[in-house]
Amino acid sequence: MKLVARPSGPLAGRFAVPGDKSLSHRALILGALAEGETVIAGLLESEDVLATAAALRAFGVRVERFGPGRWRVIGGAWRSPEGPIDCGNSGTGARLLMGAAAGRGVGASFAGDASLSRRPMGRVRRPLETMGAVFEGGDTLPLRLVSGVTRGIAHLNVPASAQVKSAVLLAGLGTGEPVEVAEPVPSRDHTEIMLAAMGVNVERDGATVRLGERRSLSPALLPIAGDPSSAAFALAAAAIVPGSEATAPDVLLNPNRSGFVMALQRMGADVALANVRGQGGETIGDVRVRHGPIFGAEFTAEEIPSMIDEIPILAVVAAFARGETRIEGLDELRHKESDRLSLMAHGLAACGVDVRVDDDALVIQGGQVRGGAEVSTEGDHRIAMAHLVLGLAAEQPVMVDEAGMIATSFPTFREAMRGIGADVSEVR
Ligand SMILES: O=C(O)C1=C[C@@H](OP(=O)(O)O)[C@@H](O)[C@H](O)C1
Ligand SMILES: C=C(OP(=O)(O)O)C(=O)O
Repeated sequence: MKLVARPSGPLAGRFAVPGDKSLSHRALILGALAEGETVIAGLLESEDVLATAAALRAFGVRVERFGPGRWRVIGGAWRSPEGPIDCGNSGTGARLLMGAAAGRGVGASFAGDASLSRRPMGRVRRPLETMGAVFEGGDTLPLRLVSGVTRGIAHLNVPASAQVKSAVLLAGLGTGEPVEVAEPVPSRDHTEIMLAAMGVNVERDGATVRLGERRSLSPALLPIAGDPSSAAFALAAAAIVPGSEATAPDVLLNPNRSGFVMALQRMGADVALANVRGQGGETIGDVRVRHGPIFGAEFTAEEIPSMIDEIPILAVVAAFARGETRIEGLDELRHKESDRLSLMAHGLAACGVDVRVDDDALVIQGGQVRGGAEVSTEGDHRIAMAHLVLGLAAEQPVMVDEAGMIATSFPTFREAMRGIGADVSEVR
């Protein structure tokens, strides 16, 4: 399916933000590791998350939907699944499930789609092997977990990956030995927060996390906040389409996920937070963005983990900012659903933007943007959504070649964008 975004606006109103993808995967998996019934409210029902739900069923866990976004997971014993676990397009699902299964000591084969089968899995396989797990296969999917962990670990998590950290922590629930993960820069800490909310002792010391004595999970009621990575598309659109003002309500404002909102502020955008409050150990609130002049800025490697999935849309915002934007430390972008560094450079250039890749940095000269291109997404949801937002503020429409994959993270993207007045439609 091809989608086209036409110059639109002004955009206005409340944006329908879907549940957070990271929290949704974790709520299902941690619910499956608890003894008893966990209830989830506001689960993101996207393809990635549904693949995790199906995987847990294959491990013998009862996972039921009883209303829109309302799910129950009856955790307990896991068994080895009969066939391979299909993780679809989802790095989070694959890596967290491998860790959880290794902790439970159940063997399983893991597979994924063409994109996921190219992504690095050695970074999770190696620490799990240090913990005594046995794998067959190489550093990419398909991989077979033959047997689970027997030992602890002190893992240095480089590059700082929340997926690897989470896999080690979930595996570590299956051993009484010391388990520690240290990071050069903190990655998102939702696993630590949710484990603690479910009764596990999690000790934290700067960017180091350790599992304490109590490693069993109690079932819980888990509310899922709005996804800041999805909200970013509306916030960006409001920042670049003249006359706009849009609000993303009930968004997750964990500091390890708020880099994009801070980046908008640094670029001079008119951003306001309201209703900031706690929920399940996380911070949430409403984010309002009003159109106004924005300016190029510099972003360093240390800032990237807090906005890792928002770099494509940040690059789009930079294309409309006055002056130069330099975003450094983007090597990890090459290992996502596509090589996002090179696809963003190609897509922006096709839309008439002055952009270059300088080693692992993206350098963009902002100003007026022509648009008027068909952009190649290589099936990457965030590349598609970022360029559609660009099309709303460009001089000419922008088309993306493969938009079906948007359903992996944001199945309601089109309706949500149309809800604030964006002209995004299917090409027939
Ligand atoms: O833990 C998570 O839920 C995620 C962590 C990030 O990956 P890494 O931490 O592995 O870079 C992010 O890109 C991904 O979309 C979700
Ligand atoms: C990188 C992403 O997800 P995952 O790693 O779970 O595939 C993403 O959603 O941008």
